[in-house]
Amino acid sequence: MPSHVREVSRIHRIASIPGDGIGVDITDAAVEILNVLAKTIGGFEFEFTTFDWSSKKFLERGWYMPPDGLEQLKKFDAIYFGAVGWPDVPDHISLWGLILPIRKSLNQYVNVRPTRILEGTKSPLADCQREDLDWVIIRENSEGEYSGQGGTSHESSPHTVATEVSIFTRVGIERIMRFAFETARSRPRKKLTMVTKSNAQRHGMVLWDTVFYEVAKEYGDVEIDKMLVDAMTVRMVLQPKSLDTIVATNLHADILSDLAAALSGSIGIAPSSNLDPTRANPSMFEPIHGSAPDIAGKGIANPVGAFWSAAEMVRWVGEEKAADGLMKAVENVTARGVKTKDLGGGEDTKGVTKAVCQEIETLFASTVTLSTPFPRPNEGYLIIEKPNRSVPHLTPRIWPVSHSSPPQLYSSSSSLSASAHPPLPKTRTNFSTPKQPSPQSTPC
Ligand SMILES: NC(=O)c1ccc[n+]([C@@H]2O[C@H](COP(=O)([O-])OP(=O)(O)OC[C@H]3O[C@@H](n4cnc5c(N)ncnc54)[C@H](O)[C@@H]3O)[C@@H](O)[C@H]2O)c1
Ligand SMILES: O=C(O)C[C@@H](O)C(=O)O
Repeated sequence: MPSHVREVSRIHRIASIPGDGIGVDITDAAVEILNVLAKTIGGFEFEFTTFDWSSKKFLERGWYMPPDGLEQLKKFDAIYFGAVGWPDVPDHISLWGLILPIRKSLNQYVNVRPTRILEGTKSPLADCQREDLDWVIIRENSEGEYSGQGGTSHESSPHTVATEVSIFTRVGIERIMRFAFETARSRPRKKLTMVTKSNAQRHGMVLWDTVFYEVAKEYGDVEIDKMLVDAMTVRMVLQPKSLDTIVATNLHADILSDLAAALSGSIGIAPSSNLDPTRANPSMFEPIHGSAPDIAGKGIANPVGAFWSAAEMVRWVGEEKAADGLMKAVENVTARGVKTKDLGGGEDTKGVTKAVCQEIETLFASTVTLSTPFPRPNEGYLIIEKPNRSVPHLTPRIWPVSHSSPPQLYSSSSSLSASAHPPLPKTRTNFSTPKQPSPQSTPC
């Protein structure tokens, strides 16, 4: 690097898709938080490009994503997603017009959905303490019940026939099982529960069971058990402490993670990471909730799930200390009782966002310089960085552990294919050199 060029900042290029309803409010809040985080800590920046691929735009022009939409997204380091869906558009059109093609085409075959009871919040279950509920649900995110295969014939007749075909492939099952086992192994309890419905569904679900037990042989240190999905709902409610890492199919895990969110206090806090563990494509981060038309426009959406998802994105792009700090700030705020109505508080979206921004400044401003790591508790964390040579693309690194220390985090893979999509960000230079070309903004 020439001497007149000074390295100032790592740049993380983020595609932001706010979508519909409260997706817009919580994405605004997340972008605000992320900018404050970067400014306060220093050393990195986010460069956001917003794509208005909303239902409103769909109604105006007939499409969610333009034909080259996926190609546009591939230029980014990560995607931040709000929510899609609006009563004026059938839900299968909005989902299949936007979020499902992104997950499938960008090979985001893992959806990680951690759940725990945050500081200052409680479960609706009477006897459930914070330490009793700490789960990570690993959702298969590319096939299964969401394969999109099937069709309808004899329409407009009393004999209409519709098929919805679930596709389960050995490759698809094996890779999600490995990710789930790696996740379980990286958590202190080393416990994995696999969920199917293989009593009634005798083909694909049985293949899930079979592959699960095959892969389990490579993970002798992980305690395993198997549940039928119906009984699993009972166990989640009555014996939350008996669970740790859970792996389930696309549909089952979607349903179970909404239940998990409710049991941990509110669907408004629950994050998700749609990961391409190979890093050949950008991964996508979004709260698990939808566009919530019933509260959209009221300014009362809980932004915590959006912040937690943002923290996971920050971790994914390599800013671990910032991710830890963001979650610490969120929990300091909930611990003080600054919460939205769904968590029993009296604040609105903006109030919680402002409080988290201030907390970030309090936590970082006076203590952190580029060379000073954010102080992390020694207990309550598990940090693992050991590549699994037989599975080079799967290396979960930090996972939530006991409740003895403040920030409890799920985190995701790293040390992945360097050649495919290097995790190391670009750097910004201050002057005299041509600026890196920005990704083209969407024409819409
Ligand atoms: N990933 C996504 O984009 C996604 C996910 C789920 C649903 N959807 C879509 O969203 C639309 C609405 O779906 P739905 O009503 O079934 O689910 P939803 O998650 O939008 O809402 C369910 C309930 O939870 C409440 N809620 C959700 N998020 C909240 C938050 N952050 N703070 C406070 N309360 C919150 C809502 O007010 C509502 O009462 C549909 O079009 C659906 O297809 C999209
Ligand atoms: O089923 C889906 O994937 C839509 C929504 O529930 C989600 O989890 O994003």
